[in-house]
Amino acid sequence: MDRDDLSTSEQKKGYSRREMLKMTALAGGGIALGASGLGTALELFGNTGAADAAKTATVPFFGSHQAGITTAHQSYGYLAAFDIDPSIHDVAKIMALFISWTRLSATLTQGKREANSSNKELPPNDTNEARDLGAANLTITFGLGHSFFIKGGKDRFGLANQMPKQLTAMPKIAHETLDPAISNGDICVQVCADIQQVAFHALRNLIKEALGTANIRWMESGFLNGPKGKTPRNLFGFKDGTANVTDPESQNEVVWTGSDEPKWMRGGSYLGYRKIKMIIETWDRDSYSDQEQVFGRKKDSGAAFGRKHEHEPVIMSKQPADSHVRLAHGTGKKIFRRAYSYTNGIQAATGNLDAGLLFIAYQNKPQDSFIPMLRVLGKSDALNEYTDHVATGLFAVPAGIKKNDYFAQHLFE
Ligand SMILES: C=CC1=C(C)c2cc3[nH]c(cc4nc(cc5[nH]c(cc1n2)c(C)c5CCC(=O)O)C(CCC(=O)O)=C4C)c(C)c3C=C
Ligand SMILES: [Fe+2]
Repeated sequence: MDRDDLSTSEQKKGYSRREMLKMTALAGGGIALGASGLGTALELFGNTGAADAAKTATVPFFGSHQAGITTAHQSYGYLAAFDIDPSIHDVAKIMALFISWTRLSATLTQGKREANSSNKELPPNDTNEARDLGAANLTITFGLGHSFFIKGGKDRFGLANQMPKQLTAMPKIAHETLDPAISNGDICVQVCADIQQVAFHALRNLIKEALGTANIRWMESGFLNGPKGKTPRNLFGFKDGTANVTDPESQNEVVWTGSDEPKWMRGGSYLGYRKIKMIIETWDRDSYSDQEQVFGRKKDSGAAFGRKHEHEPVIMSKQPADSHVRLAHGTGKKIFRRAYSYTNGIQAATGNLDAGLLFIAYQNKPQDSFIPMLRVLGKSDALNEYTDHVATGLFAVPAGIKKNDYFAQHLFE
């Protein structure tokens, strides 16, 4: 064995780089590896240098837009909602919470943690489980629900005149079977990272910080993985995100709010949310060709009907009348999708898998895009035979936070 070739991690595994490349070429039918293939192979064989760099990568917390929206999609996401404690009537307490959440988020997203007191009789400030891990592109994104402003017909905190223009309670959609306990909420927090433990740690510490002011209402966790630079697949096995709004110019048009909104909301967005259960057992018994008919795309390549390649435009005349793509595309509306798959064990009542999609979309005009699209899909989508919408939410996500400011500061001041 040529010892000169060995990196420490390969030495541990007992393979030389040359042997490793030979084995990978054999596994790939002798096809030469490109740069990204080599990276994957090195990772498989224990050379984790590139992977380690990704684990320590940080996304700026402060900026003109909140991070976690058009930020590159991380592998893990939590979405949670909080309700302001019923004992809280003083807006100063909410401001204090948003100040401490901002401080904590700015610290954690940069891979740092809160210092502990030197008095060991006090509980620790940081829960410590992410201590030895990097920031892993952690982002924390905050939003406000309709019930933050108005509850039971009352202007709760005297802020109703500052309500974002497109923020309403979610309207009823055909065929939904919503569970109110896991829907809506006064505040939403989206936490994403490339290491699940890092994301969980951040959310857990935000929950701890809120004690006495805001109580966690629900929390969902998801995952999404695909080869680098390629479209990931959902739990129905289809490429999901092909026709998403990805170029920055279109994102500017679709995602960010403008001058028609109250000042504090400009440069923000709206987070539209649906928890969509997938009836996996029924889907898995459906034929391959029918599965393709449901979406109007080929399962392997992701190409639209009548096309060869994934990113070629949809031909409407080739689409089945009730296909998901035909109906969504046919609305002529644009949203920016940022979904995660979820699994949650087995449903006790049926013995079936509890799995599906945490559908998250950002857009500047949900009343003109996200909600009409939901209405069309709710009524006629072929996908409805295999899905069940069980939770919902619409949240106003204010503009980015400037250094030395705090979340939603300009709503209060
Ligand atoms: C309110 C909007 C949407 C919901 C809810 C929704 C649920 C949902 N979607 C998939 C899988 C796929 N969706 C695809 C395309 C697509 N979906 C929406 C909107 C909603 N989807 C849009 C706007 C589009 C793009 C349409 C277009 O212009 O072509 C696709 C095809 C590939 C892609 O473009 O991403 C898949 C696959 C699931 C499984 C699901 C609920 C469980
Ligand atoms: Fe879709």
